[in-house]
Amino acid sequence: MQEIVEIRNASAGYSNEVVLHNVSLSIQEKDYIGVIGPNGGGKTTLVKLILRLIPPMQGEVIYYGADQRNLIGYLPQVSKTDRSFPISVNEVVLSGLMSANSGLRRFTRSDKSRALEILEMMGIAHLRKKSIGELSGGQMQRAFLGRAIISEPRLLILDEPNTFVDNKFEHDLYELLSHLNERMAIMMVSHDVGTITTYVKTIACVNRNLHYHRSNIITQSQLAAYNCPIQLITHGEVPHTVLGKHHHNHD
Ligand SMILES: Nc1ncnc2c1ncn2[C@@H]1O[C@H](COP(=O)(O)OP(=O)(O)OP(=O)(O)O)[C@@H](O)[C@H]1O
Repeated sequence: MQEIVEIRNASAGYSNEVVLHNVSLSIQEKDYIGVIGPNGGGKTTLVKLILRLIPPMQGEVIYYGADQRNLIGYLPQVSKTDRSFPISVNEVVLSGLMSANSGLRRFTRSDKSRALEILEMMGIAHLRKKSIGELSGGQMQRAFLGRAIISEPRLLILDEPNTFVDNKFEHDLYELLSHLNERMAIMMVSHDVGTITTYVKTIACVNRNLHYHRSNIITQSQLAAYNCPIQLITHGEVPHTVLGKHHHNHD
């Protein structure tokens, strides 16, 4: 299996705090990794490390492959402030084609038809001329997902994609992700262990350290052994989490 990104013995954090201690992870083609862990455990810091938004304090983050421009697509956590962006849905999706090298060129006809294909795939083509602020949470999430995948990245990273999303769209979103997983690896941060165990293939438990669990089935005692205190409550077959309200206070 082809490797896409490797974190090797990395420590990472901020000037006042080391958040991740000596973590290692290899992300390969076809992977679908769920990232779980308690609030403040370092899930978003792990994502920033992989995106090279923060440098490792120790160890390294290695990108594999000849063309590293379209390596990673990223769906950040959607927050309400995104509503004030004065751009259209179509522009949001197209902006996913502005890599560091191509940011100054104009979009070509083929870029525009690609954007339309993606908008159709996301079921929001009819909304393409609307301003992003006019959309519902679920529709906005689709627009940002379209932006993340328009360049056909080898790895798609999603941070809490089910925030602000209704049940109907949540189901559609996971169907879409399973479909995308046929052609790109996926890493998804989620608080919802029910979702994780239903859709992902493997689980990374992050709480200052990282324990990689090579299955999508995880028990309470395994979580305890991984120092990953998340409660599982069984609803039928699928374990489901109950956690306090999620507060996101980092930038
Ligand atoms: N920009 C920053 N500057 C300084 N400290 C930060 C910054 N971002 C996060 N932290 C700190 O790093 C720690 C880990 O935060 P991180 O956001 O990675 O956790 P998380 O697991 O994603 O949490 P949550 O589930 O709440 O999103 C926290 O103690 C947080 O306060």
